[in-house]
This record gives sequence, structure tokens and C-alpha cells, in this order.
Amino acid sequence: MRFSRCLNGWRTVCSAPVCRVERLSTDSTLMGRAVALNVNVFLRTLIKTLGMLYLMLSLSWKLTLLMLMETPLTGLLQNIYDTHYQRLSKEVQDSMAQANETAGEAVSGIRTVKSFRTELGEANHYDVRLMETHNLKTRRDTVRAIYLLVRRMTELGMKVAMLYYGRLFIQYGQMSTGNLVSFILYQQDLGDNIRTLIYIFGEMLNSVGAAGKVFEYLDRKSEVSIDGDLQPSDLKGHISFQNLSFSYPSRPDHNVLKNFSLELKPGQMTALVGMSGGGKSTCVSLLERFYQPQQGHILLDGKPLQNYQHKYLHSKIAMVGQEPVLFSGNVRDNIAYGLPGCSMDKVKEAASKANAHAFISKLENGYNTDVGERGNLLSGGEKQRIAIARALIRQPQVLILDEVTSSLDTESEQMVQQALACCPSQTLLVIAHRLKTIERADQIVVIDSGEVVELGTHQELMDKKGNYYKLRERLFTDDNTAKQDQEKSDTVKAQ
Ligand SMILES: Nc1ncnc2c1ncn2[C@@H]1O[C@H](COP(=O)(O)OP(=O)(O)OP(=O)(O)O)[C@@H](O)[C@H]1O
Repeated sequence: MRFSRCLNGWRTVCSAPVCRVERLSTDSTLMGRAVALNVNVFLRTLIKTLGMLYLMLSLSWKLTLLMLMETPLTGLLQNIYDTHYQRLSKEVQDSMAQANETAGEAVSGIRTVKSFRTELGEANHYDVRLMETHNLKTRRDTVRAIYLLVRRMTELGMKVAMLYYGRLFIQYGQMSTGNLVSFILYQQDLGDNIRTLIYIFGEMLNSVGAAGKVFEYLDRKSEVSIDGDLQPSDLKGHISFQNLSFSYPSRPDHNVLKNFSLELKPGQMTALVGMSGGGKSTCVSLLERFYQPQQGHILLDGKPLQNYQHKYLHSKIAMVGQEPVLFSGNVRDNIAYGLPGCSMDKVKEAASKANAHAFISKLENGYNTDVGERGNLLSGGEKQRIAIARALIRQPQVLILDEVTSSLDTESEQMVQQALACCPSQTLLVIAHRLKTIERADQIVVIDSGEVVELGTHQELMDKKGNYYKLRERLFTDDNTAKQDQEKSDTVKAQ
């Protein structure tokens, strides 16, 4: 559960890894169970089997050899069966993991599910996944039933042969009737033991697939090198993006940034603006070293970003993202996330700067109030302010705010802006759609299709009447239309 939470907010975890979380948890459970139980039973059964074989050999080595002739046949049969059974088991596990993931998504996004229930109609994704799992299980059980049938027939054939040759040995005085009866009794037990061994062996093979997946996750190497060791005590926070070209690994043909260059100076506020999908958040992801650019460099105080020690870098560059990520726990733990032993005074100071102290004090248990899973007991603006406090408490030299003011009211927004202005030597990078919030920025950078198309102060860009001017006009019109729509709907509601 805790692990899954960390994966959900992995960017936050990295700063202070949707993958198959369910599969990982199912696989590790399967592996743990198989190792603990099976090894124990396997060893006990193996010793018993060897003991019985010794007794059977002493009764009649010829009959024993005859019985053992069955082994290669059973082995071949087992091999064919295992291959199919393994493949189907893996598909069942994948399908179950997907079903659990779908259910988890539906529960965490219950509001969206409820809003779209009519559109979803009968197409309940979870049911579809369960049906797929059920079909796969049926196929797996059929393969098992066919295997058992063929195996029983083979065993029956061997028993007939044993009785036939046993009778002949008694006839020629090579074996007494009592010995044949004892042999048959041992042989039955031996059969049970060999079946147990085969079953456990199958189970162990089954868990090898699961173990493979777990080790695949554990052995994953970060594509971004983390062996830098620079930790200067006097970091200024001067950042320079130099001729960056970048495409995401999942879409290598789509060049998100093209020959992108930009400078962020200490003590200055830089605002990135532009149409959606232009590449603003990508700049931030590269600065946070979530990805490595294919071409170009990002320098921090003149040194490549990868030369800095990973932990040090994330203590100096803090980010508050578009969607604030909170973890279940109390307010204090969320603000002091990744800073064990942080004093309450520092937590309160950061909360005050982020304009969060007042609302936190009004909560039932103040800073000890549980924020609920992913902070769902708080409003969007409250979560946002806690996320800002989490960034400010680190006193970062570079602070990145990605659309953070979008869920704040005007008053909170102004207070946060004031708080940010209190750190004069800090390098501040702000991404904003509400262009009003960035008018006081020292430089405004307009990004379009991964390129810097305009750069200057608000006034310079307004005078230029270029992209920024048009963007403002468009957003201003959209804002007005939204306001008018809101007013209309308020009037209708009032009537
Ligand atoms: N993880 C990803 N994998 C593949 N492509 C991505 C990924 N994240 C973003 N992109 C693509 O990269 C381009 C730039 O996205 P980015 O999020 O940087 O834009 P943006 O300017 O921040 O947009 P917005 O203002 O809507 O947040 C888009 O075309 C987007 O589809």
C-alpha cells in the first residue's frame, strides 16, 4: 500500500517510479509463499522418495527398473504440460493484476466514474477484465484436466505391466507373493510422493516467472545517471539550457524540444507561457532530471546538471507540480516529507509562507490532521498550499512552480506571490496559463512547439504585439466568456 502510494506520486518522491503495481505485489506474494512452503515440503518428500526407492530395489530391482521406465515418459508429459500451464498462469496473473488496477483506478476516481456512469453504460471495465481472467482460468484448468487424464492412463498401463511381470517372477520363484504385495504398497506411496515432487516442481517453476518479473523491477537501471558528486556549499542557482533537443522515450519520433536555449538567473523570476503542449512542463522535467536530453546541456552554475549529487540536486531544486501530490498521513508529515527530524517551528514557518497556516490551525487536529488518501480530505487549493509549503521548507535555491496558482483564490495567490518575493536570491521558474500572475516576472518566455519564440518583460512583449500579446488576448477573451457563462448560470440558479 505504502509502495503503491509512492509510485503514484513518484515525481514527488524523486524530488524530495503507471506501471504494474498490482502485478508487482501479486508476484512478490506468490514468490514469498512458494519459497517458504515449497522448499520445505520438497526436501521432506525427496528424502522419503529416496528411502522408498531403496526398499523397492531391495525387494526386486527388476520390477523397480520397470517402474522407473515410466519416469522419462512422465517427464516429457510434464514438460509439455508445464510449458502451457506456465504461459496460461502468467496470463492469468497479468489479467488479475489488470483487473485489480482497473478496480483501484475506479475507486480512486469515483467522482469521474459517477459523472460518466450513463456514458459508461454496461461497459464496466472491471467486469470485462474479470471475464477475461475467468476465460483464461477455464483454459488453464482444461489443460490441467487433459494432463491428469493422460497421466492416469500412463500410470494404469504401468500398473498392468507391474502385475503381469510380478506374476511371472512369482511363477519362476524370483519373488514371493508377500514381497510383491509389499512392493505394490511401496509403489503406491512412491507414486504419491513423485506426484507431490512434480507438483511442487511445477509450483516452483510457476513462481520463477513471478520472480523474474520482480527481479526485472528490482534490477531496473535508471536511464538518467545518478553518479554525480558535486555538492557546493554556495550554490547560486544560475541555470542555462543550451541547445536542448528532446523526445520522450515512448515517442522517439516526436521532437518535443528543438534546439532550446534559455537562461534563468538567480534572484529573477522567469515565466514560461505558451499554448498547451508547447513543451513547458518538459523543460521542468529535464531540469528535475526525470529525463536526459538527447542533445544539448543543462548547466547549473556553469556545471552540467548530471555532475551534481542526486540528493543534493533535489534539495536545491524544488518543484510544486500542476496536481499537488499528498500522501496519506498528517499535514505535518506531508510538509516535512523527506526531512526526518524537521522541527515543528520550521514546518509552521513554511506553512505560514505558503499561506496555509491559518486553514491548518482551523482543522480539527491542526498539523496532526490526517489528510486522507492522496489528500482527498482537503480542497484543491488547500492541497496546493501544503505542496508549496513542502517546497519552501527546503529553502531551495531554485523553485519551480508548475501551474500552482490555478487552484488558489486571488487572495491566497497574492500571499503566495508575496512569500515567494521574500526570497530575493532565489531562481524562480513559473509556468502559468493565467497570465495575470506573471506580469511582474523579470522575463517572460513564450514557448511554441518546443522552441522559444519570444522573450522579454511583460511591457516589452505587449509593445511588440506578437505571440504573447495574442495569447493574452485570447486567454483574456476566454476568461471573460467563462465569467459571463458563470454569471448567466448564477442568474439562472438564483431564479
Ligand atoms: N510522458 C510523456 N510521454 C510522451 N509524450 C509526452 C509526455 N509528456 C508530454 N508529452 C508530449 O510532449 C509535448 C509537450 O508536453 P508538455 O507537457 O511539456 O507541454 P506543456 O506546454 O507543459 O502543456 P500544458 O500547458 O498543457 O501543461 C506534448 O505534445 C505532449 O503530448
